Amino acid sequence: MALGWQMLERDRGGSMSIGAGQERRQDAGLGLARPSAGIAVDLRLYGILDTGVLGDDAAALAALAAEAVAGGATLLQYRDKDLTDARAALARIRAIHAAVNGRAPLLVNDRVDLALAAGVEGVHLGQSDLHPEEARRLLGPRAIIGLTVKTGAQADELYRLPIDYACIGGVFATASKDNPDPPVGLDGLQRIVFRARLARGQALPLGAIAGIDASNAASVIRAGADGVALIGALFKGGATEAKARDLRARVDEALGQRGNAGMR
Ligand SMILES: Cc1ncc(COP(=O)(O)OP(=O)(O)O)c(N)n1
Ligand SMILES: Cc1ncsc1CCOP(=O)(O)O
Ligand SMILES: [Mg+2]
Repeated sequence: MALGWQMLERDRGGSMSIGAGQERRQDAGLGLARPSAGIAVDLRLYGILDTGVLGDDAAALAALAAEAVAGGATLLQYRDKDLTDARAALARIRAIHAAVNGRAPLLVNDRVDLALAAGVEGVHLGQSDLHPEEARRLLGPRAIIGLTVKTGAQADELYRLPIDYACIGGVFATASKDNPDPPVGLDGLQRIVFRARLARGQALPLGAIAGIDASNAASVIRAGADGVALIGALFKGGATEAKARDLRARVDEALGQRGNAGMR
């Protein structure tokens, strides 16, 4: 059975750890990341707290985070693409982390230094951010590292990267990101999932991102994703807890019809 987030334990240093025997290892010589040795990440409902979309008020972001986890969010990310004041960003990340209080892991987008400084559970990296090998070296074996995958060729590379999940997209058009790549659609998602599974087997959790909402979340799961990452449909316009509950139910139902519970 896959490890659930609830089964992770806090080590004495205060960072998240997993039980004995679950340490990440590298295959000597080949440089292959062993999928089975990584941390199990629950991608079912991944909420991204984007300061560009939601504003940069720390208390408001923390309240949104708390609502999301109360409604069933399984993973959160702090995304700040206008990071001119690192100290203020750190204060926001700490406020969000405190509000979540261990109920879901919190990752920082792009910035390994801020993730380390804030003592959160990991980072999300894109194809031109710090390389996952470098991030792993800095963050250690117990951090969660996620990677954006936009193409089949990028999916082919997953076999050798020390990451804990990949997120595929953009699937649909999004209003939350400047200059997004053209959407790959459900067909493109399915093709990239196929190649990611060839590269890394069934063990690597695969999320999907961009333009996902209550109307299309189930179709994204049916196309092969293990969960959905969202900004607008979860955090814009209020009622985040209720939206999270509804989205989580749709994802869980689609996963149930597919014959697994979303944890890998
Ligand atoms: C869960 C998740 N998936 C994809 C992204 C996009 O990452 P990236 O391609 O590095 O683009 P930016 O978000 O940094 O603009 C993400 N942040 N989170
Ligand atoms: C960060 C990111 N990366 C690709 S699309 C996107 C934004 C997704 O936001 P939304 O869920 O509102 O479409
Ligand atoms: Mg990035």
